[in-house]
Amino acid sequence: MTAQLIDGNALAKTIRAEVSGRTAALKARGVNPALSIILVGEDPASQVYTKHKVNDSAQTGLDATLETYPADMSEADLLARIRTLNDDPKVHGILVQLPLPKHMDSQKVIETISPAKDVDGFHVASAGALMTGAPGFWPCTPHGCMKMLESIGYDLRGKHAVVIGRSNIVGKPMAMMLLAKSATVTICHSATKDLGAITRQADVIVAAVGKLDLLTADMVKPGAVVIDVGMNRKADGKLAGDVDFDGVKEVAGWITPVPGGVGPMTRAMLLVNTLEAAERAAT
Ligand SMILES: Nc1nc2c(c(=O)[nH]1)N[C@@H](CN(C=O)c1ccc(C(=O)N[C@@H](CCC(=O)O)C(=O)O)cc1)CN2
Repeated sequence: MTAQLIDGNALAKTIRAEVSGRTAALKARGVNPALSIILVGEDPASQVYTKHKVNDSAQTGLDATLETYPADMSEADLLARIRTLNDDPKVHGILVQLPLPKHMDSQKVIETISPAKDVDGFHVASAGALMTGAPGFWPCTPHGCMKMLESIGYDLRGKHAVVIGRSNIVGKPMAMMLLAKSATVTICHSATKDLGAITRQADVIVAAVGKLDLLTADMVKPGAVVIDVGMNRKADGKLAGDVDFDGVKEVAGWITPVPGGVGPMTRAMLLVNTLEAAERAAT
């Protein structure tokens, strides 16, 4: 292996320790940072992720409540519940776990969350703040990727960063965060022609498509930093990313694993956002 590993578990642990300290300080001022998590339906992966979020919160002193609702809950009832949480001064962060059941309009649900409590950073106001550099919550997954780049002391200025994927929750905000650090950013997607020709020019590659082995060693410039956001189940049930880890690690300079890479960082950044929501509400 030539690449160095960027260990998401280790970095997330450091961030959780920082959150614990800041949470204790806030509690000493009489503010109890609280996160409300809403899970609609019985998607097994979502059940695991929301449970992790509750446990992470408890570990760092944040007060997280998980509300679960049946898959046939009406959209109107969900919106009403969010509005009640918006009006509750004891709740600092609201998170609706995605994906939602098909009969619900996810964007409408997200837009119902108060931007001040949008700890996922998915609201259009949060997206606009990120785009313009105004204060607001950044989506946890791309923010976690930026922290991983920061942890290896990587200077993005003038570097070519290629983001594969254009989702509202990862690809687009990722591109904005890289741009804010003065990288030259290319966004690739399903209609991109000759993906490899573009990724081979990249100093940094962020793969966020959800396609097993999308990025192979022949598509990577020697020494490049490769961040794998993908989370795919292989035929044997094991978790794997979008990057052919075994091949790419022989070419890249730095690489993130799956599991143990971006996933734990996504969860860590949620804690940071929740704490910040409480700190902002307290000032
Ligand atoms: N409201 C949201 N919904 C979803 C988000 C989100 O950020 N907000 N992101 C994903 C799922 N997700 C967070 O909710 C998430 C997925 C995976 C992990 C993680 O820690 N993965 C571990 C492996 C866990 C396992 O064994 O399954 C890892 O990569 O090491 C964290 C968060 C979609 N929905």
